[in-house]
Amino acid sequence: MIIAPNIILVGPMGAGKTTIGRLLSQSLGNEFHDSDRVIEENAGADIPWIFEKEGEDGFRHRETQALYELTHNMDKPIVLATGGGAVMREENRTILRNGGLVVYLYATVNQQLVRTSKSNHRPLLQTGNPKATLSKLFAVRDPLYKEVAHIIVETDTRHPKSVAKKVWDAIEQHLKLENA
Ligand SMILES: Nc1ncnc2c1ncn2[C@@H]1O[C@H](COP(=O)(O)OP(=O)(O)OP(=O)(O)O)[C@@H](O)[C@H]1O
Ligand SMILES: O=C(O)C1=C[C@@H](O)[C@@H](O)[C@H](O)C1
Ligand SMILES: [Mg+2]
Repeated sequence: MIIAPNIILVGPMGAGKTTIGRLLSQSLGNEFHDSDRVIEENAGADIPWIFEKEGEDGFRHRETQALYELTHNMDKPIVLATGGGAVMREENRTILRNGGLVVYLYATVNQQLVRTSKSNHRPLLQTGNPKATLSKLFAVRDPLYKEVAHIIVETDTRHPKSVAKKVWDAIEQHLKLENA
């Protein structure tokens, strides 16, 4: 049996990091953590409040602390869903790359738009034109997701369960090649 190391999901808002991460953790029996939730718990406030009071810089500082904590202070391997901007800081990319097996969940801008439109919990998308914002972010971040990832998985399948299966198959394949 293959023992998975930490599995770290990166990708844009709406790629499904939280949704797929939770499903993967259920099938592996590993604990699931979401850096966005840890930031909120540590701050005692939600993400929109942190952005409003501390700006994006304040949020990013908290994010680095949370990513470090989650990749250094756990006794057992975990499944970690990160925030969409976790790859923006170079120090975060080092933490992520060294912290486990990094999976980039790829989604087109149109998919990101559909999947983020149900919630107003993402401060960066509270603009007149969320599609233009997602496109700009994607142009900057897609190379960074690729830089940090060991594996890239397309999330084009409609059902999160089949995406989770695809992710697990890709991880198994990667670990088999690594151990061959
Ligand atoms: N493969 C999929 N097919 C269809 N809908 C999906 C898929 N994956 C996720 N979703 C839906 O898209 C929405 C956003 O997913 P989720 O919150 O998991 O994204 P995220 O990558 O964690 O975003 P963020 O970076 O903002 O935390 C949710 O409503 C989820 O149910
Ligand atoms: O893409 C981003 O920069 C963000 C994504 C979310 O997961 C949160 O981390 C926050 O809303 C910022
Ligand atoms: Mg999420």
